[in-house]
Amino acid sequence: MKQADREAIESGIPGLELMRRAGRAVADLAEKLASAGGKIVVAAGPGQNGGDGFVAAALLAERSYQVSLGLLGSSDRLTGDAAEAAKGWIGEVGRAEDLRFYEADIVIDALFGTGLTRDLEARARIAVERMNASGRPILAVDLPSGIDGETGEVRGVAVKAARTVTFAARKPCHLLMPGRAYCGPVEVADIGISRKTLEARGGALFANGSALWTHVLPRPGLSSHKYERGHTLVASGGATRTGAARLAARAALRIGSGLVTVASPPEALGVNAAHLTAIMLRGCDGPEGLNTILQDPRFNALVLGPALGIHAGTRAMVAVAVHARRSLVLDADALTSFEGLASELHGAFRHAPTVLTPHDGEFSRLFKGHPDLLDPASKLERARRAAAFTGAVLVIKGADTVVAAPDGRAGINENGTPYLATAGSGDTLCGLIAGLMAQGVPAFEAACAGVWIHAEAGASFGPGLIAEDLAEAVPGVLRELLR
Ligand SMILES: NC(=O)C1=CN([C@@H]2O[C@H](COP(=O)(O)OP(=O)(O)OC[C@H]3O[C@@H](n4cnc5c(N)ncnc54)[C@H](O)[C@@H]3O)[C@@H](O)[C@H]2O)[C@H](O)CC1
Ligand SMILES: [K+]
Repeated sequence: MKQADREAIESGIPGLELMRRAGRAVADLAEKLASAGGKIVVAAGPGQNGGDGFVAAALLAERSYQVSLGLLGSSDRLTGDAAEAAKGWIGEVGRAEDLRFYEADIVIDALFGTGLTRDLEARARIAVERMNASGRPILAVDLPSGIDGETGEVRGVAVKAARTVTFAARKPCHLLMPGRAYCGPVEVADIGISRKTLEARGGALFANGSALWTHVLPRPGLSSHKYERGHTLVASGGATRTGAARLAARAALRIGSGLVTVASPPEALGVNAAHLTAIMLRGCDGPEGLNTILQDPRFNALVLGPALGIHAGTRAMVAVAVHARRSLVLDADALTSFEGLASELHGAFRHAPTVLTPHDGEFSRLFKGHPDLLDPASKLERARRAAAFTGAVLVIKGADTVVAAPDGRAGINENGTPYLATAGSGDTLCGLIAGLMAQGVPAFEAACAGVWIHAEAGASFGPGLIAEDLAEAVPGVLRELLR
């Protein structure tokens, strides 16, 4: 955003004009939230975020609101556009931490925005804690103060906003947790920064939604038949651990894979056979068994991991699948079996579309010993680095699932629902992603679409959701998407 800002200024929009537009957007939203003539308390910070606050305060005073403003730091320390903006405020300038937030109709948080560089301490911390303690609705300027714009982390303490107004485009913190939870509904104000600049500067970072992948979502043509829609193979665990594979298999079938087969160890054939109907079943005795099956090129997408067991045999099955160069989804045991052995995965998945779907814990175990992949505070950065390292698309699951491709593209998911936190949910997600890849959807789009459809299915079902319900809710989601 800073670069976009600079480019906007270079393209002729003076910084002060950007600030005026930002401040006006804040004032306009404040008007919607406050009662006519109500009390508005503005906490302004030492930088441009504070400048936005000064502009908003002056406009709201002109619009007959009872505005009080407090500054963190002293007016003579203000510089640049913020110093200019402060001249437009003719009211008193108090101390931000002494403001009477509890009297406000609404509070405007203009302490810090994208310039936050360290944890809030001293007066800044007191101001935020008092603001939160007031219980009054807070309108955050650009982002809630105390939230790190890039990572979504809380830097010591952060404003719990009722609403946020940001400028030009949302930042990672508006989608990444916990930042997202501190923003309330986020409004994006257009302040004249061009789409071209944004796309050039926004990089390949997107909010996950159908706009990202609807163009590659399989739409069966009149002539298409099941062999055109791929054949997904899901490896099953042993006799007492077969449910996970069947959940993945059913999801692959529901999302449209033409054929789906469960590859089952001999001792679990009976168990699986008793449960399967449209999903087919093949005996598969370890890596050699898998290698035999994969001699048939029609098996074009694989799921390995759910309940496979954490051991060298699982690693050998992954090696067979990689060697066969089929689209591949690795999850659960297929990831944890490489705990501490992540260097074996360096560049391992460059040759075929591959998606890894760890949750945070599996990610940390898998890449133990690789601080360059584990250390970044931003989940987005961790996913991007691991994608580049492995050559696979990384899905780091959570309330804010991040999908990152080796080429740098990334999507942050925002339709997650707590109902998805149920046994077998991850198995289902693997099947959705593999089933899409079986139909020719590229790995990044298949992962983004799979994550989104998975969450939408969970949300559409709601309370009482169990994993078996997820695949059954997919048709409803597809109906909406393909409408
Ligand atoms: N992006 C846009 O299109 C526009 C953005 N605007 C606003 O500008 C801010 C960013 O302003 P900046 O001056 O870079 O930083 P902040 O105002 O967020 O920070 C103020 C200042 O505070 C100091 N600081 C950092 N961390 C701490 C801390 N923990 N404690 C104390 N002080 C701290 C540091 O020196 C910072 O410089 C952006 O968010 C928008 O609101 C434009 O006004 C409109 C267009
Ligand atoms: K702010």
